[in-house]
Amino acid sequence: MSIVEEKWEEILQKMKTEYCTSNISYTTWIEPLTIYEVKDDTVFIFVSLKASIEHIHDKYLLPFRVCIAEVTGKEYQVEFVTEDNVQVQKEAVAVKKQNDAIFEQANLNPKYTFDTFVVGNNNTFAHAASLAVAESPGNRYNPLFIYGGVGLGKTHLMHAIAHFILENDPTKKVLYVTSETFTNELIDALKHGKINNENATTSFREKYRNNDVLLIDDIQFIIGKESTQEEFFHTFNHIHGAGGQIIISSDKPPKDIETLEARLRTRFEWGLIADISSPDYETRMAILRKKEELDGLDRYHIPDEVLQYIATNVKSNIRELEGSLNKLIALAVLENKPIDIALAAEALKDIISPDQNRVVTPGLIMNVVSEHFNVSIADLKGKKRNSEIVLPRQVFMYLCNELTDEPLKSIGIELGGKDHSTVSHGVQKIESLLQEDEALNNTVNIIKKKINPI
Ligand SMILES: Nc1ncnc2c1ncn2[C@@H]1O[C@H](COP(=O)(O)OP(=O)(O)OP(=O)(O)O)[C@@H](O)[C@H]1O
Repeated sequence: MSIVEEKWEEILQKMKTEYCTSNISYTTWIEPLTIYEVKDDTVFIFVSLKASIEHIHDKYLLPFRVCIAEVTGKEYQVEFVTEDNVQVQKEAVAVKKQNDAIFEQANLNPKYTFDTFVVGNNNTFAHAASLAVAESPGNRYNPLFIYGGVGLGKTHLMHAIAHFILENDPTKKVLYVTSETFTNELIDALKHGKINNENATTSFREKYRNNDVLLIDDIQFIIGKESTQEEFFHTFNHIHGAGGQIIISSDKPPKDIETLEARLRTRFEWGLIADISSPDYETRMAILRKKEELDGLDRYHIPDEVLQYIATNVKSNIRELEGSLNKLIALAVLENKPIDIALAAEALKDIISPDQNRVVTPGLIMNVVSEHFNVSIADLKGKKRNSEIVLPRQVFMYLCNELTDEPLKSIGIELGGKDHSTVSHGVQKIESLLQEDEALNNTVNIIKKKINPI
């Protein structure tokens, strides 16, 4: 029996207390529901009264997903079925699974699609250009070069293009990578190529050149590295020459990237260049509302004035806008506080300084390291000793030591109470790895630029 079946009664009770406005709505809609099947990460809920399925779907789908996740500690998809549509639903889920596998292979974040992207004054042109490329890849706008400041939606748009193309034609070979991955894989391939007679470089080339659509994020990080520019130049020519689509993002337009080789600059300027700027107040509000809807935050009934407070104060980075909302909810839930302006001010204090400048604090470094390595802050602060967590944790120690005035003891406290000698060992470990490991050097430099882009 799956954990959802085991805890079904508890899930129903949670639905009752948190989402049903009256006892009658619980007994009419929710209580009669049973589990038809739990398969992989999908819960099929059986609706015996066929006529009610649409109403139940519209009103209770998201609440069920939230309650199931909260009770079981795991996220599930939810599908409502009646005796008529069980088979159709199961086939639809199987197709979705297949698509998800294709998206995963292309390195795509399932949340970044055109549907979840808010079009506003700051991105109208970039959005239109992206949609045009998604509809006709390898055609008129090739390459598409999207540029703009930190956290403004470049990656989101790139993933949206890739999703759109794969949804229309799952046989297309689509690959999204960051320029960091491209560079580090090239470094590894060159290193192993010397040992293994070039096999590694051949497979590197196959991986990157053999694509209908290649998306390279944050191209600014390969600038200045001759061998990477050279390899990317050939990759570009190969794909473009074969009629494939290339999409590139950067923090600046090609003409302002000083160390970019002229031949690459010319190629980047062949296609279409689109910028994303900072969103205005209305767009920031629309993004907050969209996030509220997508993440099922409506149930916290966040007052309008609180959303307005966040949208007024977090101006130039959408990642920070979203981070503020997450922090607000976390404070409200964990500390059991009412959601009001005072709590919003508390949530924002780590994210913005009064003059809106970025101050390099251990908190900022922790956020960037956690996002970069895709390791949670709880794991960074925790006790797990596996290498996927130890390396980011030691990188955090190293960066705090280098970029802030914090003594080793306070860095240890930031990390959930590690002692001075553990931090000192971590800092030294990274210092010595940096002497010999070029890929780690590349990664650490990129994280530094993310912490402080100037
Ligand atoms: N217009 C938008 N609508 C909805 N969400 C958005 C929008 N723009 C950005 N976001 C969200 O903001 C966050 C940061 O966006 P993203 O990672 O795409 O930024 P970026 O420009 O690639 O940043 P970086 O320069 O750090 O690589 C993501 O969670 C993304 O979904």
